[in-house]
Amino acid sequence: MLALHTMPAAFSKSECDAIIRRISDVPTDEALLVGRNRDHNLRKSQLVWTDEVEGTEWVMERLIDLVRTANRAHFEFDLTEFAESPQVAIYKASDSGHFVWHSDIGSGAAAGKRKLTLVLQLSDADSYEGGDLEVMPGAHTLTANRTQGCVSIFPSFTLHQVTPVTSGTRYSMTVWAHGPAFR
Ligand SMILES: O=C(O)CCC(=O)C(=O)O
Ligand SMILES: [Fe+2]
Repeated sequence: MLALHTMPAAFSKSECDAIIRRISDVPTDEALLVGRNRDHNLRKSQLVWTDEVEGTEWVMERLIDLVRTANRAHFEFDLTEFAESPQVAIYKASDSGHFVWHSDIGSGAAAGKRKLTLVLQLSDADSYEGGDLEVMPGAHTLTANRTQGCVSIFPSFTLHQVTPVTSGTRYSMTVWAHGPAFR
């Protein structure tokens, strides 16, 4: 099974900048973990749920297309729905934004059915330091491509982390595809 699928230039620079501008106008929630626990030792970021943001519908349509294409070509999971809003995460150096090693499969109704995780790199790679998305499908760690507009897709059970941002701010967008239990 494929560990990490990369789709470079899935979004253009101007599309990514437009998404960042759009969600920058919206008040953020403190990032809540799967299960909605607050624990700053695990994750420090702000979150915007984009289904509450007008003018971002085209982003969801594109993300759905990308997940479907990648799934057909590389994963072949049973996927039935996109049961959760995409979220934009904002990791700031001023509060050491990060997310420690975790899997995205949680205990909630939707989080328990996550099968594929898609992460869109919204920020320009040179606009911040640290903040690498790392994925650990086996004994080795893979670092996701941080080129602006690049999409990384991996099975939601795979361990992954975001290392602390040490300067600037990193924006990313995550969406999950859901389906019946693995068997
Ligand atoms: O921001 C990222 O690159 C990953 C976010 C993530 O792992 C999550 O939202 O579960
Ligand atoms: Fe995650």
